[in-house]
Amino acid sequence: MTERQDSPGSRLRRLLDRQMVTLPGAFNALTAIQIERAGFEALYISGAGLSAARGLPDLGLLSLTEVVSDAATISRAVTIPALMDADTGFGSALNVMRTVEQCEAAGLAGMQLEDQELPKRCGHLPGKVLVSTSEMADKLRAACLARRDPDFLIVARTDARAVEGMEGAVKRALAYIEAGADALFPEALESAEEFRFFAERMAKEGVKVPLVANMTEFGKTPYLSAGEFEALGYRLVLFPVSALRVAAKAVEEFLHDLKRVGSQKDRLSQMQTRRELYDLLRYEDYERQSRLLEKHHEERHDDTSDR
Ligand SMILES: C[C@](O)(C(=O)O)[C@H](CC(=O)O)C(=O)O
Repeated sequence: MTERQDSPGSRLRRLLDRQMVTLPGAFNALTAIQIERAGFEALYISGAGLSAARGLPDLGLLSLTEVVSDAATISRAVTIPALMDADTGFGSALNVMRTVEQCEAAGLAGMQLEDQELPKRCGHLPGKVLVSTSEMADKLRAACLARRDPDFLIVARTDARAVEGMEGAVKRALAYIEAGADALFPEALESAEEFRFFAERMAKEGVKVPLVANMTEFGKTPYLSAGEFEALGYRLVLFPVSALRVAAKAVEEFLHDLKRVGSQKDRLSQMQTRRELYDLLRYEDYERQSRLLEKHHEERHDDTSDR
């Protein structure tokens, strides 16, 4: 019981019971620490973000081992719960069971599965192909069976809006709830009205699980604030690639400048200082620990030389 209450999944569920939760996407542990320091109570581990950080496009190219290894590094760097983008689950329903086991072992609060075929695409791009509703439902059932912590959150994303229209998205969402999904993520809706329509249809069907909105940039979804999504009936709002885009742009501009000018002097005000970076990394704590170890070593050494 204690374990259940303290698990990352139960912490995320408790947050969701209380309020709408905004999840910025982390693409490495440093960004995750920044997300926590900025006061966010949960974070998202974006597949697009992890892929980009490894120099790859978001086409489902990373292996389970690579994604879980990055996700574990991220989730261990913070105390807030992390929800991981597991794309299509890394294979069949059987693979999905292993994915869940590894995500739980990595300390994640939950994971998101989507109903695309491989190679999967960013939900906001054309050319998506969906697996059958029953294949996705099998994966969700397998995910629920595999979890050891009943609070580990299984989010079902449907990419149906672009392929089968809003009615298709509603139909699939209902089947995914039936299969055991804990939250629904209708991907790439194109207007506030569509978000409202989806939420109202779920309510009408008696579906009470949290709904996820993906507020990614340069996609199909218009720019709505977390508060606006909340008013439309959404409990989790993702900003999956925003921090990466901001960081990548800043680095690009800086490097062009450095190449041109040959100095970084005029850009210092845009840089995190040494002190600020060390503060994020708790440098002092490690130094203190190192001094303590040194002291222990010296004491032991004195002891033995006394004999
Ligand atoms: C949510 C998403 O799957 C991600 O990997 O973060 C992407 C985000 C993006 O490409 O903007 C998505 O498919 O929407």
